[in-house]
Amino acid sequence: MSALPPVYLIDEPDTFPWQVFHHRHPALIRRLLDAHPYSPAQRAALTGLLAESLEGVIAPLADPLWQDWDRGHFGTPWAKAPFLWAESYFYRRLLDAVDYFTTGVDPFAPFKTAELTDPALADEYQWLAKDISLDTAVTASLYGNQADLGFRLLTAGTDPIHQHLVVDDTQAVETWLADNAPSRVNVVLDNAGRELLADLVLTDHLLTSGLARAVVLHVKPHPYFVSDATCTDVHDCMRRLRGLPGGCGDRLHEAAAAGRLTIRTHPFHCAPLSFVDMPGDLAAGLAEGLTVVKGDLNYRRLVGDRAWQPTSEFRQAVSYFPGPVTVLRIVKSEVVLGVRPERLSELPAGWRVSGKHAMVSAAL
Ligand SMILES: O=P(O)(O)OC[C@@]1(O)O[C@H](CO)[C@@H](O)[C@@H]1O
Repeated sequence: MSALPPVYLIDEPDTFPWQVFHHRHPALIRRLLDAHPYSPAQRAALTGLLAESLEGVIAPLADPLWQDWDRGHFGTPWAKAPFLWAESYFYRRLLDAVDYFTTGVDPFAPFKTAELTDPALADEYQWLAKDISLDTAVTASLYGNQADLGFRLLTAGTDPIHQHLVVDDTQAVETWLADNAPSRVNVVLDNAGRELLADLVLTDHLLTSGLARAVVLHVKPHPYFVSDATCTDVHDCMRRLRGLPGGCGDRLHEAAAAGRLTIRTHPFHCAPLSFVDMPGDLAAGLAEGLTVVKGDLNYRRLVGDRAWQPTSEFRQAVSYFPGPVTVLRIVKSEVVLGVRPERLSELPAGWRVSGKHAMVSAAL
């Protein structure tokens, strides 16, 4: 096998990773300081983390999981760390700074709650009153990933995002589901709020149409990357859905009671590593049925956060995955595979980070 492309680093000015550290993270810390009655010590820890991440050395964590996930980065300059590792570590340190592991207060909860209590939601979800097709449910879940709360820190006020698929394996996924019905479907979730509501609509469609006999939702074990969904977020969204048209919330509630819908978490979902390093128990759970992987960060973790040629083969990059897998992702970062050369030549400069293009990539 040929050598893998290099991983993305954070130290090159004006690249996407550099911007995340120099623009997105400072904006996030400002919002957190504004949203919470944090103590002087918590405030100092947050601003100290920001300063350390821009100029300092990575402080070791005593957490046994992180002792294992360190991969030699503790004690080295942040500037030299891989983007994926450093970003994940930043969010872990942010939780320490606000005492999440002793208070249990999700620092991102105010933003997630604002999404679910947005009065516009009821109107937006009127489409649920009609019968929906698999295509509609997949499209809703895909475009639900358009504006995660972290991404909006950089793109607020830009034009509405256009539907623009650069890779479209939807038909192959739908055929797989029909040929293997009723199968188990694992969904590795991404963001809470609107995206999760749409993911739950897809879940309901898979269960009620008979395409899936069971759906397993994988969530983060703790708050992460601003809006990533935890168990609490799934419960909140299920309750919110019960107030929206179409009966989807009640059906999902019943599916959970009947054991056809389960919510699972695993420490590795917050690891700073790619899925190729996932432990055996997680891999075993994803070996059965089809796995739907949501969002940009999960895509980076699936293929490795590497400078792939955009035309290189997706299937090859995920050949380690324990079962059939498909990604529903809005492209928000540089990592891209499986784009046909003709399609690539049509795409505008900066398309990989504009959040205006989408991909449904499958290895079935
Ligand atoms: O995974 P998501 O919610 O689709 O997107 C996460 C994201 O906004 O954050 C990461 C950088 O901070 C990128 O992978 C991406 O831009």
